[in-house]
Amino acid sequence: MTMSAIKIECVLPGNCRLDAPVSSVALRQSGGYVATIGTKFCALNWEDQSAIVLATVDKDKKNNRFNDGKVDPAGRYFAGTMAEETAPAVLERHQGSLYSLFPDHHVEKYFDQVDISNGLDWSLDHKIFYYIDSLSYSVDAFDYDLQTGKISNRRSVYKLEKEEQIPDGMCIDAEGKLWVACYNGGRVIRLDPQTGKRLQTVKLPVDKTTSCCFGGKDYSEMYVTCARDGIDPEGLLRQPEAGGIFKVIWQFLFLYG
Ligand SMILES: O=C(O)[C@H](O)[C@@H](O)[C@H](O)[C@H](O)CO
Ligand SMILES: [Zn+2]
Repeated sequence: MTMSAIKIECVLPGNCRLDAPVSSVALRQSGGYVATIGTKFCALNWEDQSAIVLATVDKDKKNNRFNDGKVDPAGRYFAGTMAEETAPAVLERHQGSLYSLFPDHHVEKYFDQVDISNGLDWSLDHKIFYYIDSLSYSVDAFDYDLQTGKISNRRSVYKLEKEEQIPDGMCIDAEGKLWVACYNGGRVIRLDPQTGKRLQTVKLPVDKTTSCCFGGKDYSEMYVTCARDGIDPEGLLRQPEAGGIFKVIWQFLFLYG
């Protein structure tokens, strides 16, 4: 099996200007979107370009903001926070927390002491929650109760190797394997959370790969985001596509002989 990464153009119909960093977006069941903006969970209406605040977290931490977020199969919007960085991965430690916004708009806090709250997803049977706090260099798992949204029994399922650098965004595939974007590592890696082994590495022509998800026909393509922030002009000459979105296409080669 081979794969290739190509750059795609990002075309959004119109835009919605906001006054704080948007760190994650999800579809809303009643229409429009929900997003984490600054330290707020907001409902976004693309037509009238409005953002309505549903809840605010970390009110006592003025330098904090949300980072990655994702909705669980029962409609809870999980998202974690971090202190604002002075440079990529340079920040006041242990300032973040993990939260979720329930469908009735109340917020629950799971834990604090997080450095950079990042990738998250659920196992295919919804019994495990996978989570990354980037500066722990670990992909962790919790038992998950979909009925209540409770997590328990934290353990590590994979520790990143040195050249893999910093674990960032994450998604799960149809076989229950995890894909992790490696910030500064210029790659996404496929992990078996049962055995703790890395199964595959897909390298990209940019260093600061930040997240990944499946899309396209039958979800057969992977979309990978990357950052441009924090790369000096010389670095940008080497990786002009930094800040773009890549599409990874799997090509199956059948060899007869
Ligand atoms: O944009 C993202 O997806 C991140 O989570 C960021 O906050 C950075 O990657 C961070 O600078 C290094 O971990
Ligand atoms: Zn991230």
